[in-house]
Amino acid sequence: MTVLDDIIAGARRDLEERKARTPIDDVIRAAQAAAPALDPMPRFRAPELAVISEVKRKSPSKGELANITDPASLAASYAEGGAAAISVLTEKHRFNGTLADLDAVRARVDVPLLRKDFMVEEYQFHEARAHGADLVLLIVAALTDDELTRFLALTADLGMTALVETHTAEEVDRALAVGAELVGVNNRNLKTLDVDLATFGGLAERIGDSAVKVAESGILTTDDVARVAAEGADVILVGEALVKHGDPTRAIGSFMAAAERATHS
Ligand SMILES: O=P(O)(O)OC[C@@H](O)[C@@H](O)c1c[nH]c2ccccc12
Repeated sequence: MTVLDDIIAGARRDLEERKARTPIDDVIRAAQAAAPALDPMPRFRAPELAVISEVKRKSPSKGELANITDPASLAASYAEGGAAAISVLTEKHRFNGTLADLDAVRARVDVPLLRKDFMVEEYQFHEARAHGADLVLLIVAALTDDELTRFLALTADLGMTALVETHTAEEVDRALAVGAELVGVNNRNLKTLDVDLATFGGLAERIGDSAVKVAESGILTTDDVARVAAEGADVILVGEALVKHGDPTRAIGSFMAAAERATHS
């Protein structure tokens, strides 16, 4: 069993509990009553590097990262720094996140929000929308082509945007084949948790201009940002470096400036 299998098994158990508590019809109604989803793509497609800043307390690879008691304040500091979107982990066992974190962040900021969880059933997409999410994550390694196709369609029906996450050439091909417009390359292998920052550069060309490219994970320094920007990243997804930084607002600015220098020299 890989780490990913184990996390997904936990996510499925949690999902069963929520389904027993709140019937899907109620969730669908709440999703319909929510304010329409925001579109992150114009900003992601703009020439400047876009930063998705993540609210992340802990992770299976790094353990405790930060004692975030007020996710909304952290998110506000991200928005102030110019974050193009904010990712909120809602998985509880390995990441210590909750849907309440997403609610709190939604109430505070008006930038697009990514519900970061392990999506395996339709219920979770309605739930994401009901809690104010604008984006969801589809992990190619965890889904069949049929699921990817169904979930992409449902995401679009709900007005949301899917970040389709890959880690290998084969997964990139599968993401593009199902029509993903926003493709992430996770530098972290979710089956082993090994991080290799070269993963993004190795796959960027394969994605080419078929989709907006997101470099995910293991981006810690301005040099790391400069590297993935030069390799073609349109967007970066950063958690650890921001939650551990004393001044995340400034850190986001310095990341965007580093990308600007790397791509205009
Ligand atoms: O904290 P980092 O190394 O900057 O990584 C952020 C983000 O990429 C990472 O949290 C992530 C990317 N894809 C995932 C899938 C599931 C859980 C977590 C993730």
